[in-house]
This record gives sequence, structure tokens and C-alpha cells, in this order.
Amino acid sequence: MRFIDDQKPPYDLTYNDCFMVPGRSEVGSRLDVDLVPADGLGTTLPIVVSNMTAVSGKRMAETVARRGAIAVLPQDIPLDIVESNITYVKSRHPVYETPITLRPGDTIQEALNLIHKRAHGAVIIVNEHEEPVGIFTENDAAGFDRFTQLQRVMATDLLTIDEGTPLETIFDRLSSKRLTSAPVVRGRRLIGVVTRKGALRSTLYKPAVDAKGKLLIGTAIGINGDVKAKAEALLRAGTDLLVVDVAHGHQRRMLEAVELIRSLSPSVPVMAGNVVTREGTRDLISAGADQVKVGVGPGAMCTTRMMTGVGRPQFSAVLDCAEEARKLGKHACADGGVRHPRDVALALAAGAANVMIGSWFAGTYESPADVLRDSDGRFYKENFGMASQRAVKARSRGESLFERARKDLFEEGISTSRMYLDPDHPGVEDIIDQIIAGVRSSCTYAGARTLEEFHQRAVVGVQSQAGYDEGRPVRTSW
Ligand SMILES: NC(=O)C1=CN([C@@H]2O[C@H](COP(=O)(O)OP(=O)(O)OC[C@H]3O[C@@H](n4cnc5c(N)ncnc54)[C@H](OP(=O)(O)O)[C@@H]3O)[C@@H](O)[C@H]2O)C=CC1
Ligand SMILES: Nc1nc2c(ncn2[C@@H]2O[C@H](COP(=O)(O)O)[C@@H](O)[C@H]2O)c(=O)[nH]1
Repeated sequence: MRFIDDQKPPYDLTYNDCFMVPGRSEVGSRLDVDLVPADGLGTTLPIVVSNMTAVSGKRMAETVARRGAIAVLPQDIPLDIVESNITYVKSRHPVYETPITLRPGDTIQEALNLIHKRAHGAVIIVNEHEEPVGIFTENDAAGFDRFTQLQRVMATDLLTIDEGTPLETIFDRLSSKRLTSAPVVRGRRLIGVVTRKGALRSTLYKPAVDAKGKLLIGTAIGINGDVKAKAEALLRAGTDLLVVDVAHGHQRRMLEAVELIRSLSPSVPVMAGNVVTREGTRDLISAGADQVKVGVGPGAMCTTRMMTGVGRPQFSAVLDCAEEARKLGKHACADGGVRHPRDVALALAAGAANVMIGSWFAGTYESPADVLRDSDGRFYKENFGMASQRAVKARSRGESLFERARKDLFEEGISTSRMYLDPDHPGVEDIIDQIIAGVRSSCTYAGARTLEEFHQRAVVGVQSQAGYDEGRPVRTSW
């Protein structure tokens, strides 16, 4: 990446400060761009879902891995739950979505409680042999009370798709019947759900899978407690990526933890952070990290900079740390502060191998929280920072009341915030579509076919606030 006229500003930059100019391109189509990160992890998109309790769980993990990204389970979750989540994600189909199932005798209320847990908007009603016998969508509830059994309202003229049916055929069949989704069967037994959009997406994205073809999943670990025992348990459980994560990643205990983890497994990919300096990057890499996580204070739930004055504008932090990591043959993950596809593109232009996103994904069907409605009827989910009182309480539940009360005094981070589901993009895959459309386009503007070429060719300028505002779409007349 270079700055226009090679004029690097003498101050640090946020994503909003930056813009990219187009360059001569030989890339004929945005679909010719390969977005596989250079880190060799097995992902096919440069997106990592933050290890935040309100963001990353098993549904998030399976959904993003199916499209080529990876989610990291937070360090707050009890180890036995982490183990079962890894097993669950590894058991998911790499193409077909996991169905929500109920029995004919279950009620509309039960179906409505579950239907927003996934984006495909249907509950499949199965018999005792796990064979689909009906399908329920929200519209089927109209005019019935909540205790009505599903067998009374479900649609029974089912279109089922045989496992292995070509994706284009699935799309055509669903389109011709004006259906958005259908159960997938092996013989007569339900094995998944496929949607029209899902069939299309599966032709555009490649799942992130391990050597056995199982979906990838990462886990996070802190530096408190018995790091060795926790790391060993996560490795045994089959984590594909270990993220060693603390607010201040450039500290002795962190470096020791990374060294320890590296000694336990020479081969597991280790991401460690957070840092924003070249020195921090070097130290984490010499301790054994394959990838440094970059970002202090840019996150949407983050009060670090207001509380402490510490942090660094994210674009410059990524630029420096990624350059340092590259010199050492390693990688950087730009963590936090992403609110638009352009931010992802700028992080990649700055040299990041991956971009970690938290709060944006909290407002999706796949994040762990339940969907709530505000007084205007708009759907939202609760999000909270990992340094907030709520998260600290969860992390320290094994400690004495006294210790927990002391920790409360160190609360940092927003306790809860509302992340509204975008009615046009309520699922995490909808947001991934937006991001990837933006990033593919950015690459072709720069004339790049790969992320490495993008980093080499990107030309960045610095803009005023007015320059940034000019780029924002205008939704009403003025
Ligand atoms: N990227 C960012 O800007 C930030 C991210 N976070 C996120 O919040 C979560 C919790 O982070 P964290 O509180 O570090 O995790 P932990 O609860 O795992 O604590 C980190 C350890 O580091 C010690 N420590 C020393 N200096 C600091 C410091 N300046 N800030 C925090 N801890 C320090 C703490 O000791 P002691 O408690 O005794 O001081 C503690 O033992 C993580 O997921 C992290 O990513 C949090 C803040 C900023
Ligand atoms: N200072 C804090 N940073 C936090 C907290 N919880 C998470 N984080 C960091 O933010 C990113 C995600 O950023 P986002 O803009 O996409 O939401 C996450 O990966 C952490 O590094 C917190 O409580 N305080």
C-alpha cells in the first residue's frame, strides 16, 4: 500500500480518515477476485467473528464457517460447553443449513420462540423417524392462538430436496414453486434445510473446513487461572485456532502464556493480542504467535480511550503492525471498529490478513442472544463489551464475593447496548454478502486479483470530515 504522492501524514489515521483511489485494472470481473487470506488457516474469507459473548456462539460459528469465515468462542464460556460447541459445529453440514425442528403436537408459541434463531425463517415439523411432515413459517400463525398445535397450521404439501441435488436445480425448483426454503432429505430422513439464497451463496462462497472437511471454529483463552490446563482442554476438544486475548497484550504474563501455548502444540494456529505497536507485534511473534490481533480502543463497545487515553487510530495501528508481522513472515488481524464494508477493505489494504468483527454481527439472527422488540416493534439484540460489568461478572463467577466486588470497581466497557437487526440484512450472511461485495469491488478498483495484490496496489489518501460525509448515501431529499 502507498499513500497518494507518497505523502504519509505525520499523524495517525482512523478508517474514516482514509479513502482509496482507483488504479488501472486488468481484472475483468469482481468474481475473479480470490479472497483467501494468506495465513493458511483454511478460511476462504478474511473475516473472523470476535470472541464476544453477545456475538459468537455455535450458530454463529457454523453459519460463518459455511461461507468461509471463522468465529471464535469467548473465554467466558465453561470448558464443557466449549467442548460441546466444537463437537456440534464439527458435526454440521458444510452446505445445508441446520433445520429448526419440532413435532406435530408442539405449539405455535414454541415455533415462534425458535424461528428467529436462524435466518431461514422456517420450522420443519418431523415425525418420530425424523422425516419431515410439514413446514411452518410465521405467516402460518395468523389468526390462530399461540397454543394451537403445529399439525393444524403447518403446510403439508412439502417440496423436499434430495441430498446432492445440484445447487442450480435447487434454486430453480424453489423459484418455480415460489418457495424460499425446503427440507433436504437423505432417503426420507431430514438432514438439513436449503434456501434459495443459500443455494446461490453456496455457488459463490467456499466453506472454511479442516483436513477432514469439517467446519472450522476457534476458541479464546485469557491469561488468568490455569492457562496450561485450559489450553490443553481446548486443543483436545479440537479447536482450529487459539486466540490468546487480553486488553493489554504487550505484557510479560501474556508473552509467557503465548510461549506456554506454543510449547503445548507447535502446529496449532495461535493469534494473540491486543497490540497497536511494532514492538508489541515483535514480542508476541517471538513468543510464538502466528498472528497478532491489532486494536486498542476502536471497538463499538469500547471505552478504553475515554477511560485511559490509551489506544491508537486503527488504520495506522494496522498498517504498522501488519508491516512488522509481514517482515517476520507472520500476519495481523485488524480487530474492532468495523462499521461498513469500506473499513474491512481499508484494513486489508493496510496489510491485515484478517479482520475481526464483533458488534456489527451482534445484531443478527445468529448471535447467541434472544431477539427482543422495542416499543416501536423493531427487532434488536443486546450487546455488551467483554470488559463490561456483565462480562466481568460472568468471567469471575468462580471467585469469592469479595474478589468479585473488587473487580466491579474496574468495570470498563459499555454494559449493554441495543444492536438493531437491519430488516433488509437480518442474518450474518446478509452482512457478509455486503462486506464481500464491497471488498471484491475494492480489489478490482485497485486492479488486484488477490488480497496480497490488493495490499501491494492500494493507493490511500487522507480526507477531511467533509470528504467522508460526501461519500455517505443520502436517503431523503435535501
Ligand atoms: N481491544 C481492546 O481495546 C480491548 C479489549 N478488551 C476485551 O475485553 C476482554 C477482557 O480483557 P481483559 O480485562 O484484559 O481480560 P482478563 O479478565 O483476562 O484480564 C487480563 C489480565 O491482565 C491484567 N492487566 C494488566 N494491565 C491491564 C490492563 N491495562 N487492562 C486489562 N487487564 C490488564 C489484569 O490484571 P488486573 O485485573 O489485576 O489489572 C488481568 O490479570 C478481552 O476479550 C479483551 O479483548 C478489553 C478492553 C480493551
Ligand atoms: N475496550 C473494550 N474493547 C472491547 C470490549 N469488548 C470487546 N472489545 C473489543 O472490540 C472488538 C470488537 O469490535 P467491534 O467494533 O467490532 O465491536 C473485540 O474483538 C475486542 O477486541 C470491551 O468491553 N471494552
